[in-house]
Amino acid sequence: MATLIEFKKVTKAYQIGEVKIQALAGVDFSISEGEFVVILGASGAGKSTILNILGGMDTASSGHVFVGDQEITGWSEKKLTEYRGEQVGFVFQFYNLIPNLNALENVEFATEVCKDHLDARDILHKVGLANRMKNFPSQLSGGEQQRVAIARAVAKNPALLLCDEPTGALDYVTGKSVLKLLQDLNKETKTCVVLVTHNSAIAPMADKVIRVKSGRIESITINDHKQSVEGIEW
Ligand SMILES: Nc1ncnc2c1ncn2[C@@H]1O[C@H](COP(=O)(O)OP(=O)(O)OP(=O)(O)O)[C@@H](O)[C@H]1O
Repeated sequence: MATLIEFKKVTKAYQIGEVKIQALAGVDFSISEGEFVVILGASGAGKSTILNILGGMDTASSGHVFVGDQEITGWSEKKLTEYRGEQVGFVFQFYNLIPNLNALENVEFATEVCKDHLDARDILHKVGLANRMKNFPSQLSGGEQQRVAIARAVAKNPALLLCDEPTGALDYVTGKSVLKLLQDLNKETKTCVVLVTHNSAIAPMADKVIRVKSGRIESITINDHKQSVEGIEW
């Protein structure tokens, strides 16, 4: 598989008054097209910082980030906005749906600005919400709202689907079904999924596991025999 993402010697420092926080202290890794990657680490390790830089929401202090054959480090805000809009789908712990739009409208609203988007109804079907398209977020359970959020991200037909603790607000069973949905979508659409979590138990579902500790890469493991989410317990 061709390389989709490369981080080379990426650092990120935040200056808060006199205090400098080194969130990333030289991070190197690569991700191939179609891979399901789990980024693992304790709180404060730097996981979200990696995801935010990858998604063009934050920029590296030094180092190089490549997506496809383009180096995104050094891009203007305008170019990063285009990149976020066209190439990246985001799923967060909290679903961030627009309360006064129904499920279908939430997905359509996100795809309006994308050239190559997929059909919102088809995707809502795929995530198991064919009968709930006209419901508003307040009429949906947490798991259902997260499915809408995933549909909204996937409908953009992004090169990259970035998920930051997507099951963090869900109970065990619902969380597992959301992970299964992400695993199935990755298999079907070949969209590269990068999922950040502190739950090491879900590592076996990934093609690649990147462990982060104190702003550095602790280890990178390839699962030759990745497991289906149904077969994993925690
Ligand atoms: N905008 C910011 N300003 C200042 N410090 C920040 C900022 N964002 C992150 N940090 C710091 O950078 C370090 C890494 O944070 P990051 O959010 O990447 O960790 P994380 O592994 O995602 O943690 P968690 O699992 O708790 O979300 C932490 O020390 C954090 O306090």
